[in-house]
Amino acid sequence: MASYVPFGWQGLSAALAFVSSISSLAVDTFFGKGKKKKLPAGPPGYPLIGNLSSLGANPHLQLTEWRREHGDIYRIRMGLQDAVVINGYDAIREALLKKADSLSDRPYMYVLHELSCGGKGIGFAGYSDEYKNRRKAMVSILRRFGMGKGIMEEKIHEEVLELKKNFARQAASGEAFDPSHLLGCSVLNVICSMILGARFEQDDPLFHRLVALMDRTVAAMGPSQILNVFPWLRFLPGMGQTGSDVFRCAEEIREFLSGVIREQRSQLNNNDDVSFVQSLEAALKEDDQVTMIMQDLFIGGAETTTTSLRWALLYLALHPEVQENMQTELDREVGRERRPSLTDKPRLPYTEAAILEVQRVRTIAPLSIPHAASQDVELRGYNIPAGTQVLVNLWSVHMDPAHWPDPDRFDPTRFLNEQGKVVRPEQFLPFSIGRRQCPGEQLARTELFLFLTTLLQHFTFELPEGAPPSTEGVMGISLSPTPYKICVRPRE
Ligand code: HEM
Repeated sequence: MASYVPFGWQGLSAALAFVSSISSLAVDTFFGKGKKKKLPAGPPGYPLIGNLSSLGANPHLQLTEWRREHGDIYRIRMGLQDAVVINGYDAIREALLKKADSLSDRPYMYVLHELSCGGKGIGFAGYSDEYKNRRKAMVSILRRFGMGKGIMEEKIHEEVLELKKNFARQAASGEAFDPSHLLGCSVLNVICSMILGARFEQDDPLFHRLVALMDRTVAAMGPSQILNVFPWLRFLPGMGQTGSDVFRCAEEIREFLSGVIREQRSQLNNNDDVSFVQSLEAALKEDDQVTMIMQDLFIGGAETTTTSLRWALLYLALHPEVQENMQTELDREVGRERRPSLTDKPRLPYTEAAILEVQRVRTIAPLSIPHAASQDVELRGYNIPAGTQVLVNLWSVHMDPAHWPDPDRFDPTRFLNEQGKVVRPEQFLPFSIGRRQCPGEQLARTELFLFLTTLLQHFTFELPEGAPPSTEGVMGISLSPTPYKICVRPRE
């Protein structure tokens, strides 16, 4: 699951700056002083809009920049609300591990609240006992259904082979193409196999519908984020549409999933094999929670892994020397005949290091998912009042020159020790840490490894002639590359 941070904001800033200058006095008088004393200081902002207009399209960059001036913990204003930003490994570790009891909640955010039907499911649920039980049940059932086991590897392989065929077709055409759609279909089918118990043929109309729905959800999520800060904007002409697009897509996804649940329920008596859905139903006994958890797994599991693969292909094409090192290692340890497997991983340290480096250099959830304080809590001498939104700046950890010299440089050897073995420094946290740590980590890491090793075994990726694509990324539901085209060349 990815960032969902409410900064999808741009054009409204001028109008709001005007309104804000009029209301500045009132805001300071009524909302400011008493509360601010308890919080850390931060960059000055405008009344009413706070710091929003300074954050720009890629807020993680500005938030990381402010760390230099304001330290590891500072406060910003998102509209009328305070948010505490936590930067750097030590402070994040302290917040998410030592103060986990108080800082594992989620804030109220209009779009996410509606999307999760009032905080149901896992990703946007408050840190309650019910949430803990749901998460525990889901993780244990995911394990039972193959997460981290050979069954999962088999399912992923099926999709990798399909993807390989599709890439071979593209290679034969000789045309550069945007790999997003093909990658997205394969990753979505992995989730379908694991959770629905069946994969789809790519020409199945039902699968087309699901893919289109997922694409529409991702596209609608970005622009809707401003409604998390100013929910009342939905009443303005045109703005309401932004939110309702997301809610309509989510509802259609839930309808699709409810259909699967009904179908699987009807098969219960005829079939001894219990499905993922049936196990979840038995553990939770609440229909709507089952659908919501499945929605979380679909939305959280598909887009994140696809985006990581898109970054990986882009960085490999930009760094042919890294690609060549990976292929040499693969040729030596696996060869070209048999498919790579998870058991090869210990003998492919450079390859693993390159994948880790992609996840570091372009952290797809740079601000994680917003946390919140469930009670007043003291952190490093500051008081964070209950209900305050807490932004965990993972980007600041992965771009910290104290841990990663010249952090913008793409260099897989950062993850190798002198003996050439993989080391994973504790300052590497693309899946976050603590009670909310991504429950899909194992699945995502296995997918990244099997997809990339199999593809590199058979193909070399190159960029078409012309200016190389930007690596800055665009922030939507996650930090994704600007759409780019790539050429696939079959290996000799
Ligand atoms: C490369 C891929 C992925 C990355 C980088 C990633 C990253 C993250 C991050 C940073 C969080 C927020 C943790 C926090 O709030 O502190 C998260 C939460 C979550 N992720 Fe992932 N994720 C990935 C793939 C997946 C997959 C494959 C699934 C499911 C199959 C998944 C399901 C979830 C769920 C359900 C949550 C919410 C957890 C909670 O609130 O308790 N993610 N993920």
